[in-house]
Amino acid sequence: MESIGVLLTCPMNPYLEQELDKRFKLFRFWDFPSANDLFREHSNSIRAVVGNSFIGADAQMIEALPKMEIVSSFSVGLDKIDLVRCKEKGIRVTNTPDVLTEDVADLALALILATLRRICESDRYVRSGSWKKGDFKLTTKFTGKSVGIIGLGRIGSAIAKRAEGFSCPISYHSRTEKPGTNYKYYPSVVELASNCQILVVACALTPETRHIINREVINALGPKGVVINIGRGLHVDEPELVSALVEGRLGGAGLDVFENEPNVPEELLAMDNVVLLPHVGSGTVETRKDMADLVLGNLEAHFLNKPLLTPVV
Ligand SMILES: O=CC(=O)O
Repeated sequence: MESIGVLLTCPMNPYLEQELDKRFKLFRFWDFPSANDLFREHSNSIRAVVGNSFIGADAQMIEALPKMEIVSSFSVGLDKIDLVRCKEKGIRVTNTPDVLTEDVADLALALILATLRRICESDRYVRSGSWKKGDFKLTTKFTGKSVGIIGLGRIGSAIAKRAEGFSCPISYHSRTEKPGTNYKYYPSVVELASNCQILVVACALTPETRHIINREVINALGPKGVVINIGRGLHVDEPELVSALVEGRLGGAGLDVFENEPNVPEELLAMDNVVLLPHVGSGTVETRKDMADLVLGNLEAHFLNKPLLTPVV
């Protein structure tokens, strides 16, 4: 397979990059002065693209690479891939589901606890020497709080299972009611937000779920409510979230993702009732290795004419 051209869209994982380099003819997008330079020189050699949640395969790339057969994404989310165009052109698409579910769910719980119990703020309190001047303020209990989850797929269900361990009543919103759960279903996000204290975004980003957290939802959650986002930045209307926090219409937020990563709204940086993470939901050594192996396994399956391990298209 050493002669098969594979394009890696951005640096994402050293092990993955090294293995791709060993097994294929690897092109690194960032080695070229511009996309046009790459496309001009190599458009006829690239048969596979490996992207992630930052740079996938958009319409321009798909049009520019006529020999592209497969996009093997180092992510579970598919929002950076033009799936419609891939389908039209018969380009296969794979992602990395399941292997990252536990890590992302763990991180959602960590964000809830960190936000309610002010873990980061109290860490700063100790480091700055403030403890010597007095005890840290009281925070908010998590056990028993009602948790609303948007999207009860693999990750949403894993978050629910963990929150059950904290005796939290669980409710959810998704396109359709899920059979076989005891969690309460709300057909509208506003209704879900009105009936929970912690609202967790765990759905895929699609045109329908863009800005699913908007002013109305935030107001329904209220001044004691907390938003947790481990999905995508675009799930949240960020200026609305910021103004609700500034005005005290929302109690707090735990965010792993942002609209314009790695840029985070300036106002959030100064707030103690928010916890801000650099998009690290699946960011453990173990999980990133499993994701890389899935990417490689899908590419090899494709080029050996075997069934894909995790096909999407
Ligand atoms: O954001 C990360 C992913 O989609 O895997």
